[in-house]
Amino acid sequence: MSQEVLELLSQHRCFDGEQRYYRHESSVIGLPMRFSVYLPPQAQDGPVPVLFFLAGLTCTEETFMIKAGAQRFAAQYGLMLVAPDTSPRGAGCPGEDDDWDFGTGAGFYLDATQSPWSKHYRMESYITQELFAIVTSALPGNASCVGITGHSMGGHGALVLAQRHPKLFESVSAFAPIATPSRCPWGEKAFSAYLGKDRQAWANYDASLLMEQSQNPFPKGILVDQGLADGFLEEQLRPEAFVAACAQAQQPLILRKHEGYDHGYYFISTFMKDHIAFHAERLGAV
Ligand SMILES: N[C@@H](CCC(=O)N[C@@H](CSC=O)C(=O)NCC(=O)O)C(=O)O
Repeated sequence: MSQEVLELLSQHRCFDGEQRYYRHESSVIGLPMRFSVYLPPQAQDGPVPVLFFLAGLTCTEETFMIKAGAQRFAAQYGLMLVAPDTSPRGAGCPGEDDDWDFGTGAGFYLDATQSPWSKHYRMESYITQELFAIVTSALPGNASCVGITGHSMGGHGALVLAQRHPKLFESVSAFAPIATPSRCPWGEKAFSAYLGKDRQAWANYDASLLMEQSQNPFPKGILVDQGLADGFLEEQLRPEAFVAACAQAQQPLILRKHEGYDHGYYFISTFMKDHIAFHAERLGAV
């Protein structure tokens, strides 16, 4: 049971449920953190399945909730939506606000091992321990029915956290994930600062390298959507690496490639309904 004090910043009626924004003093991060939840109407009657959404570079806890159009479908299936912020804020690390793809807004959903980042940049523990406990104890989330998805940096986060915490997450999907961060410029920049120069340590947070070492970790399959007009596709996202790793691991993967779609939330909102249905089915919400 979480003993944390949650400060409710705002709440909004939405599809007969409630959109809420919270702030709390995070014991894991050591700084105030914000997150958002959507409570479907079914949450008034008891615990409901939960879907975490991890957003991408530059995003906040608000981006997904205002841009993805997910609440309509979450209300239909009775899923609680949870969106954390994308990094600590105000950690005081040198250079954390210099670049849009590094530091603030770019926590990469890992626990940093290198000083000074290791003091506050602990997003993996924050999500899998502290926030998970909050949404399943202080809020009406069913702890045994939790899925995870995300976009870009958050797609990487979803694929990695699901593999590293298989007892927590029953279902996983991603939109345009960074499929092999240890082999792309965004990931190399972040990992070398947060995890150090030893590339062997990077494999712990690389969805494709983790999958290569697995054996069908998600028998119910993984869903990935990717736009073919995505400007980041070839240099940063590299979905072919995850496809190859899943084939090697005999992991069922549904990779859907969409002509004309770019990297943004117009793409995400187009296919959001399918991801909510995918998770709802695997979490027993339908
Ligand atoms: N430099 C730009 C672009 C940043 C950007 O495209 N961010 C993506 C995620 S990229 C990988 O993690 C995003 O989701 N942006 C939010 C949005 O509303 O589209 C910038 O600074 O905006």
